[in-house]
Amino acid sequence: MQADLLTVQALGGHGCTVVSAITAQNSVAVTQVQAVPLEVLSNQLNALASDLWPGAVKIGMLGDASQIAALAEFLHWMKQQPKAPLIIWDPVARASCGSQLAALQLADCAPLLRLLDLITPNANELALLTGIEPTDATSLAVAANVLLKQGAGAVLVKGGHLHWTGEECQDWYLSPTKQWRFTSSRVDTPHGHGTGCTFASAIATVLCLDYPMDDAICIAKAYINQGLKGAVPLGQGPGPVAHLGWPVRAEDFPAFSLLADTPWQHSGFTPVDSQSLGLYPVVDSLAWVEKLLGWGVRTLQLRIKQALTPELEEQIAQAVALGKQANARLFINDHWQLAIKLGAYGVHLGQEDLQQADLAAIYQAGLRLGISTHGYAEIQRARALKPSYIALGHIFPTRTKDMPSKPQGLTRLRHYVDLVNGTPSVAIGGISLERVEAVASTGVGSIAMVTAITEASNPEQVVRDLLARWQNA
Ligand SMILES: Cc1ncc(COP(=O)(O)OP(=O)(O)O)c(N)n1
Ligand SMILES: Cc1nc(C(=O)O)sc1CCOP(=O)(O)O
Ligand SMILES: [Mg+2]
Repeated sequence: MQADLLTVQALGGHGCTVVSAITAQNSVAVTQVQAVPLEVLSNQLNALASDLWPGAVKIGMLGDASQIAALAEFLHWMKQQPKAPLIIWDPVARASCGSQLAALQLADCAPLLRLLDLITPNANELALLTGIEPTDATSLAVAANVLLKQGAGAVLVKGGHLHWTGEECQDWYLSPTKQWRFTSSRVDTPHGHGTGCTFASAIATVLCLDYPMDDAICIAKAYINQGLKGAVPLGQGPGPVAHLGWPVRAEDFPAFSLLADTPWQHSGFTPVDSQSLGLYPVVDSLAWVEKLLGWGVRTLQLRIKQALTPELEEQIAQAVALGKQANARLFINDHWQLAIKLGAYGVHLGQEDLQQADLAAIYQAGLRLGISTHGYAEIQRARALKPSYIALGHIFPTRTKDMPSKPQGLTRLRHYVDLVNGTPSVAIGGISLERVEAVASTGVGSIAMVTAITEASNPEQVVRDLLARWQNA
């Protein structure tokens, strides 16, 4: 519980606690566990809910089956209220020192499981709950599915005890619609007391700060990795994970992939010739490409959201030729086959495009690759592909396109610039002349935009002003 509160505080949340059991424990052993009476449990829950409604409820060890039932009844009521909290359960069965804390029976847990947005078992807890040892990817998925069938919204199997993954620590997220893997190097330390509680509390806090689940897990894992690296012995057993604030070092973040992604080793896409791509207009016709090149633009994108036709091929062919004449960096959006065929400077792909495109073919053809991202997890997925640049969007609200994600804002953009760790970066979404200095102050290498140029009453003047402002920012 101390680890929970330190985590919530360190990540910018406010934590309140409900005690389910009094334990006598230290870093070496747990010598007593005494579940609190149900009336005490329920009075604590009511006291907090009537005063400070939570954004998320993180549950840890529960004393016995009657507590699980009482808590499930309370949370069922909470879930029916207007601002239902997210519910995350870290089903603690054993303390880090190895002592048994609670028995976990699936039948007892059923009323709670169906209320959960996320459950975060380690390998032992998953086996105790489901009767299935996660000894490989297949048995892990079968075991996780047992919990999903009981109604849990998603399962995050923590990789600390999944020894078959070798030097890598892999955390597996499985929901009915999404399957992800978070991979980190194992941190070699005996001082990991409180890791499980810290991980779940970090996820809960970051979700409350309005990050999506993939980002919350990425940030929580980075928080754990930096905490393990900074952990020191305090008592006679394993020392506690250190609580060191919002993670910012790129090396602490896990790699992120969809389980459907095909692992692929290569030395990196052809680099762009500058760390800073400068002003980067994104336009939808050959006529715009011609005008922009004439006004001095040297990085641009042809983004025609249409199926492949001979007319489209002709437009792209002419644009590629104009780009080459002007010695410009012209990226072709989506149409990677045509870009290869026509020898374009580069291709831009989004996260969904990555699943369809033949990345190896783009790489072998020597084309540059830009990848769109919308948060920590997507950045980590993109980084693993070693692209020529990473686009960071959408920074401000945009009218150009319906976005499933929320605007990121400048504070997050600053963090993302640190996270890309030297890969050229491009900010996109709602960027206008008035916002150039603020965006440039984040250290991002380029600004991409559509409507600031295409809907301007005098586009040529706006482009010249944008070029000048970027230069001086
Ligand atoms: C520079 C830049 N950033 C992001 C995008 C968006 O790409 P994607 O997510 O694939 O969406 P579509 O543009 O294809 O609708 C981009 N095109 N350029
Ligand atoms: C095409 C596109 N991709 C985005 C992303 O975030 O991936 S935002 C965007 C539209 C940008 O248009 P405007 O400059 O008019 O806001
Ligand atoms: Mg696309």
